[in-house]
Amino acid sequence: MKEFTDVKRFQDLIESQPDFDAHEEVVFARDEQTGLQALIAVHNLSRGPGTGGTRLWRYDQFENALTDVLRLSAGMTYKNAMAELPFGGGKAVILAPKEFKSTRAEFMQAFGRAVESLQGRYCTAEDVGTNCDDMAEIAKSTRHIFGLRETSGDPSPYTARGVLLGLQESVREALGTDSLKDVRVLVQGVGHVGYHLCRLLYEKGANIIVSDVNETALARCEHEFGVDVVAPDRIFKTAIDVYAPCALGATVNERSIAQMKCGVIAGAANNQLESNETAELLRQADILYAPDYVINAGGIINIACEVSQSYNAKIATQKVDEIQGRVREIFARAKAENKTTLAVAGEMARERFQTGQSSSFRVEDLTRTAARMA
Ligand SMILES: NC(=O)c1ccc[n+]([C@@H]2O[C@H](COP(=O)([O-])OP(=O)(O)OC[C@H]3O[C@@H](n4cnc5c(N)ncnc54)[C@H](O)[C@@H]3O)[C@@H](O)[C@H]2O)c1
Repeated sequence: MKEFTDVKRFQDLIESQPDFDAHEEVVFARDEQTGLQALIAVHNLSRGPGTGGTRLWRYDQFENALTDVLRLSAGMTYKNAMAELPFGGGKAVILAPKEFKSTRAEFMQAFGRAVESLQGRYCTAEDVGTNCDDMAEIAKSTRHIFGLRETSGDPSPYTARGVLLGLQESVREALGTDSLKDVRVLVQGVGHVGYHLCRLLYEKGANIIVSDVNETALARCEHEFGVDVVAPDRIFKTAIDVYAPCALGATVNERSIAQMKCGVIAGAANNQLESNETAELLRQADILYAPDYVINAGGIINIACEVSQSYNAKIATQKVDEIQGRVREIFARAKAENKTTLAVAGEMARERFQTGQSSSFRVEDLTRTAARMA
């Protein structure tokens, strides 16, 4: 671990961030040889190791990466607790270099050493910008990793399944129909999750509109599902029933809500709302919001099934399907208590991680995984 003897804790800088939320640990990892610069944040460990994916992204400023990792890791605490997983909240961001100083494989192995230096307090997996090949390289230097090809694999299809269930439940609640046939859904971002969501919506007969900055991704969806395409700056000017953000965060804000012509927001992107206050603006605009971390938990639920002795895709699918009941409960409580769906989801998640409410996975399973990995 020589490369990481210079791992530093920037206590003052970190604690002065508006998004600092009593995080347990924030680490800046740097490796001269490969040029790696990464931040790992562990938000809360009350339910288990801080678990969440690794994002590889080009940040204009270091502070933006810090904001991202703090928000995303806290979001993982809520997501993992809501899904009743034996995980706390954690996340990593790698500051993408203009060009790699080493091979991408060596770069990822260096990141794996950074993960290993946290001795299991943080467990990683795939996220935006990283893929199964990267995970295989990271796994050469750390045992604290999920979602390898030979275990649960790409989480995206499971994430998309959970999003579809949340979207269906939202359509039922807001539009009063059980069917997605001809319902106009705009999917923003047709990458890993967005593509699979389009496939599921296509099977349900939805009227799909997509938007992306990547022409190849768009062409694939046009070819396979006959979708319509809108330019990114036309998204909120388009009349739709459902807006499904599957690209970046913070697309739902005062400015976009003022233009929105939809009744439902249900998508995969993390941190869709610019701030918690945005949820109240949505309620006033009569737009039903399916909280992102509730409906996009399918991928991490699938990953958590590795904790059992042997991964079983059928069991993983059943656990992902439990998302539907949670969404239904949130909508019912929000209506009965006259609260936003986000406020209710937050209360439910906090009940689960502040009281250490028992997980639907058994602690012995976790111990067994640790033993197997050792
Ligand atoms: N992969 C998962 O299982 C998973 C799980 C939970 C949450 N999420 C979240 O879902 C979102 C998508 O994840 P992913 O794995 O599909 O990522 P991805 O990188 O594979 O796909 C993102 C897509 O969004 C597009 N995009 C970027 N900027 C855009 C813009 N301004 N307008 C339209 N499209 C744009 C990209 O070109 C890309 O095709 C992310 O916010 C991620 O954090 C993913």
